[in-house]
Order: sequence, then C-alpha cells, then structure tokens
Amino acid sequence: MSEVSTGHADSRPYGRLADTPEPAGGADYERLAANLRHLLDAVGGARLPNPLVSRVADQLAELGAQLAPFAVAESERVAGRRFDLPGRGQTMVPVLHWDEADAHHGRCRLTFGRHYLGGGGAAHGGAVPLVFDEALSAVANRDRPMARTAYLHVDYRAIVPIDTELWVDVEVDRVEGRKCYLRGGLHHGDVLCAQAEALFVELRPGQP
Ligand SMILES: CCCCCCCCCCCCCCCC(=O)SCCNC(=O)CCNC(=O)[C@H](O)C(C)(C)COP(=O)(O)OP(=O)(O)OC[C@H]1O[C@@H](n2cnc3c(N)ncnc32)[C@H](O)[C@@H]1OP(=O)(O)O
Repeated sequence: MSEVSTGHADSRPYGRLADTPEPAGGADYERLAANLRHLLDAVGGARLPNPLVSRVADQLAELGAQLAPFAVAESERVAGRRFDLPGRGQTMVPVLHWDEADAHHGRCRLTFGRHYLGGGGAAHGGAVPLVFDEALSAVANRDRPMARTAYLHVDYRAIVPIDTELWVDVEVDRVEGRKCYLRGGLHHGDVLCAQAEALFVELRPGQP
C-alpha cells in the first residue's frame, strides 16, 4: 500500500522536459499527488463504518469546493505536467520509477495500490494498458517530436499482483518516418505478466 509522502523526486525520466526553473505548484506538489494516491488506495481497500463514510464524503466535498475556484485551461494545469517529478504530478497512472530511460529503451518500477484492484489480488485489466501507454510513450517521446498512441496491443500472460513491486521494460523496435514501433513487458520478478506492442505516430505541426 502507498504511504503518505514527505519526500521528493527520485527520478527524472523526461530529460529536458524536467528543466523548469520554478515549477508550478512548488516542491509540495509531489506530496499533494502522493497523498491523493494514498487516499485512493485507502478508500479502495477499506470497509468503512457508515458514520465515517458520511464524514469523509463531507470532507471531500469541502476539499473539492476549496479547489474549484482555481480551475484553469488545459495549457495552464499542473497535474501531469510536472516532468521533474516521478509520476508527472498526476494520479491516474501508478508512479513509474525509472532506472533507465533513453530514446531507445527504458526500464522502470511500479506498484499497483488497492485503488487498482480488480479481483483475486490482481490489478484491473484496464490498468495494465494504462501503465504500458505511460511507459511506452515516455520512450517514444524522448528526444523526438511529440507522438500519440495509434495502437496499443496488450497480451495478458499471468495475473498482475497489487501491493508488490513490478517492473517494466520498453524497447523501440523500429522508427519509420513519423512512426515509432515499440514493445514492452510487465514483470513480477521473473514472471512475465503482460506484454505490449504499440505504434506511436509523430504529430504533424498544428495537429492536436
Ligand atoms: C508536452 C510534451 C509532451 C511530451 C510527452 C512525454 C511523455 C510523457 C507522457 C505523456 C502522457 C501519456 C500520453 C500517452 C500517449 C497517448 O495516450 S495519446 C492518446 C491516445 N491516442 C490518441 O488519441 C490518438 C488518436 N489518433 C490520432 O490522433 C491520429 O490517428 C494519429 C495517431 C495521430 C495518426 O493520424 P495522422 O497523423 O493523420 O496519421 P496518418 O497520416 O493517417 O498515418 C501516419 C502513418 O501511421 C499509420 N497509422 C496511423 N494509425 C495507425 C494504426 N492505428 N494502425 C496502423 N498504422 C497506423 C498510417 O498507416 C500511416 O502510415 P504510412 O502510410 O506513413 O506508412
């Protein structure tokens, strides 16, 4: 299960994108994201007494109302754009801790918390391509013009356990003009849990 964070970034997988002199949200943005993840895991794994459910529902509504006045346009938002932080300051995809990352390959570690539980101790099947999309896109976009996922094929080979560290390896298979073909594997120790093949297509100027 994730822990409440008091720490700071331990990886910078996005190369020059991480070089922001004064990142929006400040140093505590990593703690904000980590504590939100912790909350999601706590809710996802709990059976709360009814009065506590009511109280937490009220507290969450109050927090949401407190943040609402600060809504901005997509280009101004902070979540997902903090390339100096592990997880980019977003909370949709588990944090990827990159040990190796360049334009050809990458290797990272992650843990699915209880927020991602599907059943039988395994991560939800939809959470697996989520991780592949994030991991493969980090390599596909490294030192190249921005590319989007054109397809992402996932084979599920073994259940993906939650609450334990997994690792992902990514490799660029080939680049043909705007097209970047990649492969990836999601592993639990020596067990290959899932593998992916994907095509990322570089955007043309002005393409959304
Ligand atoms: C701010 C900076 C950010 C930096 C970042 C750093 C990373 C940090 C993490 C980012 C965060 C995570 C982000 C994850 C990445 C998403 O998840 S992106 C979201 C999911 N993907 C989408 O929404 C894509 C939707 N589709 C599209 O936009 C367009 O279809 C595409 C993919 C851009 C391609 O359209 P297009 O440019 O018009 O391409 P088109 O000219 O038709 O085709 C180009 C070539 O690709 C081929 N092709 C296209 N689609 C396919 C397909 N599905 N199958 C086979 N071939 C295909 C074509 O046949 C063609 O081949 P050639 O004829 O050239 O040999």
